[in-house]
Amino acid sequence: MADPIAEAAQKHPAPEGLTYTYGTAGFRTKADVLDSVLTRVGLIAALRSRALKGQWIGVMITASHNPPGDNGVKLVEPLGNMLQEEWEVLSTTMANKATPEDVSQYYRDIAKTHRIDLATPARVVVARDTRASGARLLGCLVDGLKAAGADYKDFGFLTTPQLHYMVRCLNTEGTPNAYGSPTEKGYYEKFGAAFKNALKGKKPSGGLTVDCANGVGGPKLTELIKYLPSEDEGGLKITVINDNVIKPDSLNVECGADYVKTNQRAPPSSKAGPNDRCCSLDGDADRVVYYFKDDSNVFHLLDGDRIATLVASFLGDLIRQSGLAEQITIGVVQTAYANGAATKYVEQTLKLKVDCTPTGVKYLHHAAEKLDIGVYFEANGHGTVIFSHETLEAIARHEARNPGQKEALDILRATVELINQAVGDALSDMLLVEVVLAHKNWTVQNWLSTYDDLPNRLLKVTVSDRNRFQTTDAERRLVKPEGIQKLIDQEVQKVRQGRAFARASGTEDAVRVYAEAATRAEADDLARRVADLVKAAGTV
Ligand SMILES: CC(=O)N[C@H]1[C@@H](OP(=O)(O)O)O[C@H](CO)[C@@H](O)[C@@H]1O
Ligand SMILES: [Mg+2]
Repeated sequence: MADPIAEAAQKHPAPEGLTYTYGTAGFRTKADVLDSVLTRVGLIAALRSRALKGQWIGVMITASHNPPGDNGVKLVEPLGNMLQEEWEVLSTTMANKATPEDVSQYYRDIAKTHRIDLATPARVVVARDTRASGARLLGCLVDGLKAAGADYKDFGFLTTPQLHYMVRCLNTEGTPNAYGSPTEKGYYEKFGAAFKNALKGKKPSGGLTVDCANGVGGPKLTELIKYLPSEDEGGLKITVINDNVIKPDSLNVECGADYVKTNQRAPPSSKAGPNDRCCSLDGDADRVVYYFKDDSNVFHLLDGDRIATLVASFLGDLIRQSGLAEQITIGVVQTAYANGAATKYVEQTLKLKVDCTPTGVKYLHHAAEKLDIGVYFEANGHGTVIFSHETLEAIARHEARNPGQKEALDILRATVELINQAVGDALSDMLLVEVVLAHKNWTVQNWLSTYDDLPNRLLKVTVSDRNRFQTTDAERRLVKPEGIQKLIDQEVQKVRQGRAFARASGTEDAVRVYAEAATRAEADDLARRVADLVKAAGTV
């Protein structure tokens, strides 16, 4: 009897000698060795959907900020969350099965151990970024989906957050928690209307230059702009740059959020003048950073930490002004990469609680889910705000006692709509920042002056086996190799306001070293010394 699963696996055989891992952001590597992975991800997606009684599961083909020759794939849970950890492990095992027969057997094994009825419908929604390899990889994925008998919807090109949005909409359609219409138009209408309502007549000052990393964010932002109030209607003037998707080889090259954050400079193509507000998206538009050059042409970055503090203070004001402060508390979730000055500002000036989690959006998201309002951002610009069910109900139910409370409550309700709660979304985050700046009547200089970042340095160290570096305390301390943490502590003691840590990257074959201190020289020195310790301990 023909076995469609084995046949699909046979059509896209796994290359010999490679090991794949479902990492921080799914599978991600050189595009030309991903065919077999995509087919197997199709099988896993079908099983996951069946395990969840036929709810829609998302598959996004993207490698985000990686070079044009890379690609990747990640799975999205029914409400737009990242894949459950247990299923990451199943995905990894499936990706590494050697033969078509092994793949087919493992498919049935998962069904058996997880009590999945293979007669249950499977529904999967698919999209991709603009990489040249995307079309071929989509074909490999579809072969897996068809072999598993899944229904699938292909949305073509979408940003990663748009795909998360579609998944959540499809699964909540017709319920009291309906998230929106599961179409691109639905996405633009929802966020466009929320932006207008949240501005509530306030006009953003000046324009905004948006660098789209030559990725899928370019055409999608151009479309979104059509749904935003025009300049004449009191809207925002947006200048789109680096939106060339005709040449996929230009993706993330000398542009994009990762370039700006890593090099601490604006993309060379930017024509923005002094004090002009600019931001950069990454290749799949799930991350955004702001920046500007001052009158002396000095570059200033307003990263994820800054967005988190800006948004947390704004929401705090709205909650107080609407008379909800006794019922709702706000917390901020960061990783160890958050600047020490940002953490101090949130705790001491905003007087809000800060949680620190390991690197990777899924950890921040889980921690934020435990809060009434959880503002979570990685320093590199991934993040969003999530509201608990009770908080959403309290905001919906609340009755304003005076015009001041009503004004704040209206803005708060529109702001909730503006935030993509399925996942961090560069386009929605960008509109949110614009709303906050407009209401506070702040320039980028005002925003920057809230606190002074401690000078910091991020280094990458190549070692023979990065898995030997094991951490504890939200990755802030190393437990292995033995003895190294004590040496790092000694180096930290030598500088003023010093903090440093080292951890194995979840997306690259390297150990990352982060250091900050009172001055640039001390931060650089500390980073270099810790990197030397890592090198010495990692060379075996
Ligand atoms: C220091 C840093 O920026 N790390 C990034 C990077 O993870 P690493 O595990 O550090 O490689 O990629 C992740 C996925 O995009 C992102 O969530 C994270 O913030
Ligand atoms: Mg990304």
